[in-house]
Amino acid sequence: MTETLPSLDDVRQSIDRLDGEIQTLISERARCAQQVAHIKLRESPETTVFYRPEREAQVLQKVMARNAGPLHPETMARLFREIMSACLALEHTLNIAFLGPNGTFTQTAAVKHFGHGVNTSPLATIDEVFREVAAGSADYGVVPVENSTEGMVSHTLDSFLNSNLRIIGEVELRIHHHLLVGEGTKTESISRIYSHQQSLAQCRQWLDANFPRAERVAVSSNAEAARRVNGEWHSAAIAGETAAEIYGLKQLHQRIEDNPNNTTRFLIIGREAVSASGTDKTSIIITAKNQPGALFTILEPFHRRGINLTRIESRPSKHDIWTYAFFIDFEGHQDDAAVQEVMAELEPRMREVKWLGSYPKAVL
Ligand SMILES: C=C(O[C@@H]1C=C(C(=O)O)C=C[C@H]1O)C(=O)O
Repeated sequence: MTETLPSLDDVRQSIDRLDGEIQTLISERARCAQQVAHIKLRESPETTVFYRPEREAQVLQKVMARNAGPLHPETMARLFREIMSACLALEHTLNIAFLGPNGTFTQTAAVKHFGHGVNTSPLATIDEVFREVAAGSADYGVVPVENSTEGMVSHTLDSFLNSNLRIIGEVELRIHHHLLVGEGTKTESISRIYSHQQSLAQCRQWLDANFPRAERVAVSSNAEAARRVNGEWHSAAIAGETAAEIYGLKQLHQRIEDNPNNTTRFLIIGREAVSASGTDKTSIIITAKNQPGALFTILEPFHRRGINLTRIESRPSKHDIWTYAFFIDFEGHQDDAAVQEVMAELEPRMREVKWLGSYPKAVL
């Protein structure tokens, strides 16, 4: 075998030549993106929307479908994610507001969705993320909406009840929690553990088994937990890798989440509607009276037309006692005939039907 291999120098020469070709092609692609920007500006100078989620989803889907190895399709798509992010930044640099502080999983989700070519601004609360996007100070916002172990983030759902913002995308992130400590902290000196309440819940069994006597303190975010541990030698935090890096903490125990498939879903919120990508989801809120058969009346038209529901949650409506808001996600786009028929059937029978938006299903 060995004698048929080319020399190291030869292979490195091939790599240099290929890198040159790739670079020329990336530059050519970037110039195309600049042209696209001029076309968009000419077509709608007042209300130019540079970021097109449906087009980006299609580009990434094509990359994955085309992929012939040896790189994994997702690895290839992540490379293209960054190329697109850099191309879009030539058109316009997006400002993305996220639930901060720096180092939260929400920030990781924002970068996973938009790539590194955007500015990310940490905000203290979910409400503030909604406000900044509504006011136009941020182009888009990223907020957590549900976790596979702990369920919905009720604050995000409630924010939609009082907002006209739309959902323009979704991101899923595998969540790994680590036990973080400052330099010099020993396992036996830990008497207090900080984290977000959801993360404490996601690691409950591990904590019961390993730190049954430590006080568990819920704080506003995992990153905030990491920040507090700085300088407290008897404390630890449960947070992710990014928070460990930002706050200079050591990972005393890794991957302590009870469920190894622990995943959180985040939503991207914006002001404009998104065209169909071909693989879309739609989210709506239906407010119904608490009367027998209400839920059946809502679900039956979807079933009759073979529309697949991907999620349903109920929350007390803020307006009337014993009235419920159902948050429903289903496959398909607002412009699909079948979806419009279901809506036309439901609208007169419900107290309120609110469209939250149609958006491409998460590709990565
Ligand atoms: C180039 C475009 O603008 C942006 C950049 C894209 C890209 O680099 O492929 C895709 C969609 C837009 O977010 C476009 O709309 O085609």
